[in-house]
Amino acid sequence: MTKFHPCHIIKDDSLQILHYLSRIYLELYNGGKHTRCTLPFSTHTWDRCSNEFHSTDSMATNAAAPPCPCYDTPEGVDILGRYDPEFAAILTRDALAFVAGLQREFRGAVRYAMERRREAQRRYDAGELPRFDPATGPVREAGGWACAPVPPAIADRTVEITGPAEPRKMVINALNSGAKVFMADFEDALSPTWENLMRGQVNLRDAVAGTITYRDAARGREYRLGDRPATLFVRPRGWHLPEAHVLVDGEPAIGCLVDFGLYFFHSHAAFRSGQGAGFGPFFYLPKMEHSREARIWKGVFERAEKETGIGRGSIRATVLVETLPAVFQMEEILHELRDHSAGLNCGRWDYIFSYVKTFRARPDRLLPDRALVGMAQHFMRSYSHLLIQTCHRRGVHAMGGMAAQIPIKDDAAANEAALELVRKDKLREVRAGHDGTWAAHPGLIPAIREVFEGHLGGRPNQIDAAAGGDAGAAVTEEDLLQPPRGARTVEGLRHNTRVGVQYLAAWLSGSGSVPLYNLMEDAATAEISRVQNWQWLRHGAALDAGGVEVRATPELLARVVEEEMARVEAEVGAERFRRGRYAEAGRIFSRQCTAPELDDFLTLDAYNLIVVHHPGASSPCKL
Ligand SMILES: CC(=O)SCCNC(=O)CCNC(=O)[C@H](O)C(C)(C)COP(=O)(O)OP(=O)(O)OC[C@H]1O[C@@H](n2cnc3c(N)ncnc32)[C@H](O)[C@@H]1OP(=O)(O)O
Ligand SMILES: O=CC(=O)O
Ligand SMILES: [Mg+2]
Repeated sequence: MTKFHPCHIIKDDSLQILHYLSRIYLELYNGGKHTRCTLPFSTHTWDRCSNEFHSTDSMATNAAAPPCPCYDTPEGVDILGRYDPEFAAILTRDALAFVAGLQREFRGAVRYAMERRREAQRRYDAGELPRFDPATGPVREAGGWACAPVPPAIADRTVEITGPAEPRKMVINALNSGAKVFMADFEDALSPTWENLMRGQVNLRDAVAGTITYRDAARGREYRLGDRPATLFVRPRGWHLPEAHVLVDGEPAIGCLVDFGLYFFHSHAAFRSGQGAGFGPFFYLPKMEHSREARIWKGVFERAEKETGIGRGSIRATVLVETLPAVFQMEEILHELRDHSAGLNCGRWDYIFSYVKTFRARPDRLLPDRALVGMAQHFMRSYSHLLIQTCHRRGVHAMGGMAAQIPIKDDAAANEAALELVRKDKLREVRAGHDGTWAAHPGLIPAIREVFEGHLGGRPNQIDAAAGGDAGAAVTEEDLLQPPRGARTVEGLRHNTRVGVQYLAAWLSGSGSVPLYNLMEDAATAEISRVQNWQWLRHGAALDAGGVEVRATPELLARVVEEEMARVEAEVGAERFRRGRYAEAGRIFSRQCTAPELDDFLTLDAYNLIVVHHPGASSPCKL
């Protein structure tokens, strides 16, 4: 381990400083949490010249080594992710300057918003309930405002397929799937490794340009775009996630500004002339908790429009209402984004996760088994009705959410039963007034289209119809908070553990959405498994163990983890289990479920484990 290029030596001191600053930053940004795992930040780096991992301490000079190409960065920007010529075409000096500009203008507001989230949680922990804000009553009550008219390119959003922005093949499949919209995901469905993020950016640039192709050599299949590709929406990460491979002024960039900034910079012109008919690009915005966070996005959009000289209101975004606090802020969020809004979406899985998180201190709000918390629960139905009413009142789409079922290949009867569940879910949505909905898999699209198009009878949406309006108008704070009903069981604890560990193992290995037991699992569904276990243990919930009542305790969980890990090993096979990151995932999952304080996000805690720094990936830092 002695070979090292001089460029690393030039950078070595500044790198140590950058590592140090980035760790302090993460500590502050996340309220003093999530710094347990120090491995990749402090000790593991990759030598691009020798293609080997080095301990930072072991770096030494080899003046004979050939010079390595590196990213050309603007003042104050440093790239710690692997160099790749394809990535360099995304990480251009101008694109990075654009991202750095966003970071510098908005980092203070984001930090403040994250602190306000923590402050609100402290109030909920002390017994306060989320509620409509009396101070913004006039915004909610005023009848005289509406969002900007819906752009023609996205009037019809009856079926939207979602999927990670990488792999490339999946992006092409989604665009060709027959859905009206494809939401390319940097969030719930993507593990944010450097490779995934950068390949995702390459894929989306090529998708918008219409040049995206892929060759599956093993199967001898060529993938290319069809005649009528879906319209692209892009979902950047949430405000809380840093991007540790991109440093701006010595601190990790805000993940969503990197996702948004790079995609927007490279694609806005082609998008507006090709996909958006003069509008766009289009976005989905996840996990917000308050309208002040939407105000930051508004600022980001306005800055992006101004810098690139496109008209104000070109960019449009659908906000996912997927946190409990946000359901009391829907009018305010739309009001902030009224020139840029493309409606709201029921992000049902994160919403359930957020319900548990918000009520973490409340033994009277325990969730029943995860499988029982569906849209039929009163609090979920009320949320969907209020969202529809709010959107239609302000002239924008009210999008439905994701049914977790996916096609079952080897069992026709089970497949038909799964499809029937999806049909029922979609029928409930369209009858309630939703204008469109999500599909997790291309195989579901024909059935979902049939339900939505059949109900809409040729109309592109039902924004103007009164459907759902009455039900929404009657929704109260109590309706939105009503505790869900149903049994809590040891089998539920087992299922959460089995799924949570397998998902985490996949995520650590670079896959952010996976099929498990015939259901789609992603970060949001895995979070439910984690926080539900934590909640049950924290409050010593009584669980049904086949007619016998047992208490949820750390000892019970330890036994369940051991037994479920053995079951997973038997299911996936010893070899795959050994090579995969299952043992590590089991440890993290157990620690998370038994932590004295609930961690805000599983993916934030585990993020350090997927960060790999490559010193010397950019030109010497000009801090
Ligand atoms: C809570 C939320 O945030 S929901 C939104 C975020 N979650 C998601 O987006 C999940 C999206 N869905 C998926 O990722 C996938 O469907 C999975 C992982 C659940 C299953 O994927 P696979 O195991 O590949 O499914 P399967 O083997 O049946 O795939 C068959 C074909 O369909 C394609 N496919 C499957 N799902 C998708 C998708 N969502 N988009 C595009 N293509 C897809 C596969 O690429 C494959 O193509 P091929 O025949 O050319 O090889
Ligand atoms: O992002 C969607 C969700 O359900 O969570
Ligand atoms: Mg979500």
